[in-house]
Amino acid sequence: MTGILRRVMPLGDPVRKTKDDEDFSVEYSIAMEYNGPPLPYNLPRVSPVVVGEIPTANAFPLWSGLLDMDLPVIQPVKKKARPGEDGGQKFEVVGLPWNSPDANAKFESSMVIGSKGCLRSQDDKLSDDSTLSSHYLHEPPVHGHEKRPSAVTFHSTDSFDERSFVTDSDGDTVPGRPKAQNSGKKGSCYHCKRGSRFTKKEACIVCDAKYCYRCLLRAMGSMEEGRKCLLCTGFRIDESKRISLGKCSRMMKRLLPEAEIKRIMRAEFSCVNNQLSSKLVFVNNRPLKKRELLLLQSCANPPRNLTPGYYWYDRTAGFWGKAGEKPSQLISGQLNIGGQMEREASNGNIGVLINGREITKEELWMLKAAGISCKGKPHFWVSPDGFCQEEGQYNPRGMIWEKAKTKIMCKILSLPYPSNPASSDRVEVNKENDVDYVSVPRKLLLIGSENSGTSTIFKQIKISFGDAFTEEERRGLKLVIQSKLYCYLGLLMEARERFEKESLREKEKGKSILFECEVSDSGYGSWAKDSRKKKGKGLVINQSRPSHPGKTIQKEAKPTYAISPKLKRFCDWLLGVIAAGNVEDMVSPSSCEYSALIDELWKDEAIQATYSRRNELEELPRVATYFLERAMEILKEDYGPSDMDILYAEGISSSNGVVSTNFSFPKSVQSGAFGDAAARRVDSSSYQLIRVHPNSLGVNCKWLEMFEDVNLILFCISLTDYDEFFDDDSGGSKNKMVASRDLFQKIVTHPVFSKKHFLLLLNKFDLFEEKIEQVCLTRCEWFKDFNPVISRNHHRGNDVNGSPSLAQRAFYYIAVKFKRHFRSLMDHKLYVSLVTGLEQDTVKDFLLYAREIIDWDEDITLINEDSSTSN
Ligand SMILES: Nc1nc2c(ncn2[C@@H]2O[C@H](COP(=O)(O)OP(=O)(O)OP(=O)(O)O)[C@@H](O)[C@H]2O)c(=O)[nH]1
Ligand SMILES: [Mg+2]
Repeated sequence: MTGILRRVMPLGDPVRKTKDDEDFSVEYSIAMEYNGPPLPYNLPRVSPVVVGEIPTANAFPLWSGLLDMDLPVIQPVKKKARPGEDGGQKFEVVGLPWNSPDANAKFESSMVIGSKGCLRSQDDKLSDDSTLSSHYLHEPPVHGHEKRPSAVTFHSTDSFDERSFVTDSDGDTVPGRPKAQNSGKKGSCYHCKRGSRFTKKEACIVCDAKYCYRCLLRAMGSMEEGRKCLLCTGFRIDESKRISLGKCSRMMKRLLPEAEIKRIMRAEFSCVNNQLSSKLVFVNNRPLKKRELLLLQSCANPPRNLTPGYYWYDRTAGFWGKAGEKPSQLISGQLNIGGQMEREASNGNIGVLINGREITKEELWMLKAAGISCKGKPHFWVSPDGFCQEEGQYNPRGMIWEKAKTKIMCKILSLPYPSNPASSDRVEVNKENDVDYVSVPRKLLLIGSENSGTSTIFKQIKISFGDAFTEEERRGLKLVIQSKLYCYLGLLMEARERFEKESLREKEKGKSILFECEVSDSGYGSWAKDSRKKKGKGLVINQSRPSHPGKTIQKEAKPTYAISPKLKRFCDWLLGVIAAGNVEDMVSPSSCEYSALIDELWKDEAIQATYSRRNELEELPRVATYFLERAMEILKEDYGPSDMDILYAEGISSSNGVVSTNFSFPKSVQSGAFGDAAARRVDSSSYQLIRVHPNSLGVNCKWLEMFEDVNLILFCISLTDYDEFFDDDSGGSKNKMVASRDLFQKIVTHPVFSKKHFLLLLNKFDLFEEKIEQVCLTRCEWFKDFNPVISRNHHRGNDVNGSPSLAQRAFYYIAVKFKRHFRSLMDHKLYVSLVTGLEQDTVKDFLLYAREIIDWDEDITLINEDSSTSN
């Protein structure tokens, strides 16, 4: 199916706004279900629409900002209301869908409103059971993916040709059977020929015929050998299905009682006809004998999901992999199976050898992470416990599995890592394989320039959907938080000194600073902060004596910034420690002796007065407030950071480089606004998020090569960067937004990413909303032509007419700017999403969007493969 906009659904009853009987307007909300390639922007799919008055593009407030681009937008053409059959009014909205290249591809939607403003009847021609009907008059093609005529023809299983049975060339007695073909439309059930690609189906493990819920039991009968069509019983299974043997699907669970399912799954897994033929498994270029296969499958640590194919096996160290590929597992060593491993077994070409095999570049990175030098292209001998030495000489080079960094590297590079590095026996690829489904995690690479918020996003995902923080990680984060807290205190101490000098200077000049205060009804008031903030002298001092309500009083500022000599000495010492970069010494357990002094310092009037002017301290980040106000609790030795503390902490842990976490979507997140429709793919997939700091990418981002197998790149940009500058290498001043764009350009044009999709995350929208009210977007040279039309009712959120706020317009503008700038470089592979703030669930939206992009990409790859194999 190729439809893009699937349907428009009314959300609740329309409200009639009476003018007179002939001419009235109706307000209704609709939800639009979009079903096709991901839109280039992560847009809300539920949009309030006003129909009747003027159903223009304005009715889609969030989308209208994107009208002039290659964004799909419905352009409704108002048709005059005409009387419905029963005296109501009929409205029709006809428009071009989604900038379709096909001019005839019209979208039509209609509804009849009764005289009381309720939906009454439908246009039967168009509707099925929904109150508002809509459809494509002509299905538009999906961008870049023309609808192909179905290449697969279907023969029902009833007409299966007995002559098509094949017998193994190796003399295996279990015959095979060719794939079934579907004569119905593509994606339909092979039996009833109804349904589409998205209808849930169960496949026969022999001929791959797929049956819908209604036809499954009829087509497969009692399933004596598992999920095989009646005529396929007794035949060899399709090897690509081996991985799913014995794993029950949801549809089966819905159809059959538990005991029956158990019986079928057991039969499927263990019946003789479904067993792997040893002759189809080649190890080091030699087919296995029955005995060898048995030995391999029954060893302490067998290869997982063994299917027919060519493999290499390093008997000495236990590395196992597909012929011509990097190692995928560490299995038991010393098994006497297969032939001799060849130097070219894994197709490595860098001259470094492990046990006679030339290793791949990923393994080279792993060795480097383990601290093993590979200079001079050495030939290593590696034992199962990871002990590494040069061949032919007693020259130990180290233990591969010893360092924590090796583990991270293996995870990122999808290399095997022992579950218990100390013992050579029990090894595994990674944890996910222990659960009852097997899935290769889809990889998301998260990059962004300094301070763009990548660490925060990483932590939000880890906290909400990923593995919990380990004790070790929490200990690392505790140190980060405590060290940062000392730095924040240091900034306050420096500011205090500055303020003290300033106030003394003012005093010498004989100038006194006057503070104004408006007295409230209760007779009390606070010294106004804002009036002086403009002059850079903000200070809030509560008035101690009641005064006359409504009266404005003035007061002379006291030099409140002086501290006692004892605290002064402590401050000077602490600033010295921070300046020398030894702040980590402060957070060692022995440092609790300072906590009494810190307490005294924090409570000191001068520090509090400085703290109250924190808005003037640009170098003090906003999050500092969150930690400073709990300074004493945090500096205690037994302090353990909460999830919130971790989220607000700057950085991830003491390491600045690469970190990764595995995550998956919980069930509640799988269904979106459209319930089952949006959650068409029940997602048991696991995902891996890899966050890499730009500093660790090396010259010209050369280390990006390590990430060639990622499915999607998330590039994070802070929206607030537009008015910020830094000194670049040439001594000039560079705008941070432009610097981010340039970094992005380096990444999108990197050869390993030439075919990848990118999702641009425009981050810190909450701060952006505040900033844009104060500083115009045109501060950034690149955004000089930003010239929004601001409505009279303009305020921060959507205005009363539903048109977008200034920040929203600016966001669209920036999104468009990036899309246009990179259009020629990336060929429609750039998607954009907004990240709104620090709350944990803000990541949910763009993660669902990311999943949609990956799903779509996989679907298209499958379709392309399908059509190329059937041609
Ligand atoms: N208000 C607000 N603050 C944010 C948001 N995202 C990040 N921040 C803050 O911005 C600062 C920088 O974010 P980090 O997560 O450290 O991003 P980073 O600099 O890319 O990552 P590191 O280099 O590891 O520090 C931190 O103080 C965050 O708390 C956001 O959406 N809203
Ligand atoms: Mg940071």
